[in-house]
Amino acid sequence: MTTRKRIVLSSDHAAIALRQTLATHIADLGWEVVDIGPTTPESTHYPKHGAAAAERVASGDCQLGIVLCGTGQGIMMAANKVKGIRCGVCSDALSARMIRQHNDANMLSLGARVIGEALALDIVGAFLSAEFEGGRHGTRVDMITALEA
Ligand SMILES: O=C(CO)[C@H](O)[C@H](O)COP(=O)(O)O
Repeated sequence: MTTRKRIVLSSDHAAIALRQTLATHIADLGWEVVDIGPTTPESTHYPKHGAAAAERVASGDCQLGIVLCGTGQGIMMAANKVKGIRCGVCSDALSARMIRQHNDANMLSLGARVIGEALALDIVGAFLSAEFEGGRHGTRVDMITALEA
């Protein structure tokens, strides 16, 4: 039996439509998507959504996470406050690939007011298909982890 990899998605009010589009796309790629909302357009506060998604990754419930807000910046900052999370904002596919290959990022953040849907899909594809390379990059990621102690 193969177990599908799980990924958590969350956002604030600025990125609901893009998040839902990504959720469908990622499910089509074979991932089990855990979309923890929100689903209604009322103004909300990105720190709680970033933290909630990050907790799913830090606990091991999900292997990866994607969070979105207007710029991707605030929700990334919140996610990175959770121990064990390495989350980067990306507006290009190269960065999305490299944060997996070199930084072992376990979360990606996107800005729905910064990038369009087609670019977001490219970025997510690059993030999900890349693998951590280890070696010298593992030494450096271990140094990041040591900063949490
Ligand atoms: O990008 C963001 C945080 O980094 C938020 O989405 C943005 O600040 C929300 O702004 P508003 O309440 O004016 O919709």
